[in-house]
Amino acid sequence: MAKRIGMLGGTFDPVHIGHLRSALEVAENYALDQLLLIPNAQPPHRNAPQVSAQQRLEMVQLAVAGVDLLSVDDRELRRDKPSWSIDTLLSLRAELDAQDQLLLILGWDAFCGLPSWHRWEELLEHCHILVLQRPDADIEAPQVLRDLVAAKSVNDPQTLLGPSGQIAFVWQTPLAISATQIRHLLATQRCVRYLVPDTVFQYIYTHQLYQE
Ligand SMILES: Nc1ncnc2c1ncn2[C@@H]1O[C@H](COP(=O)(O)OP(=O)(O)OP(=O)(O)O)[C@@H](O)[C@H]1O
Ligand SMILES: O=C(O)c1ccc[n+]([C@@H]2O[C@H](COP(=O)([O-])O)[C@@H](O)[C@H]2O)c1
Repeated sequence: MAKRIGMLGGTFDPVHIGHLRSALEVAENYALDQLLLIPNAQPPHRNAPQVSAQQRLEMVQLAVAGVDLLSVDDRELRRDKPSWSIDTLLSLRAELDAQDQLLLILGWDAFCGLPSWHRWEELLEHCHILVLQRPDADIEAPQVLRDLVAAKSVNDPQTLLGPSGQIAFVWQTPLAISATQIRHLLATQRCVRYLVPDTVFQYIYTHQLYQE
């Protein structure tokens, strides 16, 4: 029986319930066997994160502890080069059977930036793409992506066919939460409780992160 594996990559600076709730709902609603949260080490298209890759990894590990459908994958921390998603997909693909489905999960903002990614036109050869709504991101997709969606999208993620090649938009509880907002709250001495899991909240305070 073919497996269905999801991959949610991120900078996770820090991980928050916008990531976690979306991940869990996708995993449950679309019958994933496993959803991997994959922190990047050297984010390709943004400024350096505020805290180390090891600390971002540890926060994600705390956040998913005890949740069977979610796990953390540290392969991007084990590569000493920019964390290009094409490399991550290829290395995951090499561990799966040919008929297994690999789902690259992206928020709407990340999806809109796809045409600037390293070897972006190859991505759909190795995975399907699932796009999460992002209520806090008012961005328009460039024409090249609108054309791609017209050619490759299916209405229902349950109907994705084969191991790769299609795009689907998912509905999940909309949570207008970003790591930028959390870093800002912490830098201005405000409390981020309930925006991150309690274990992550404790970690941030124990290690005095994001206090500037
Ligand atoms: N609240 C959210 N709802 C849905 N998807 C989200 C949400 N927050 C982040 N994502 C998605 O999760 C992935 C990783 O996001 P990332 O770690 O950059 O978090 P972020 O909150 O967007 O961070 P920052 O504010 O630092 O840019 C991206 O695909 C992003 O679109
Ligand atoms: O491969 C690329 O060129 C590429 C460019 C930008 C972002 N990504 C990946 O997309 C994911 C979301 O990125 P971000 O910046 O929203 O955290 C994360 O896993 C990044 O490493 C990948």
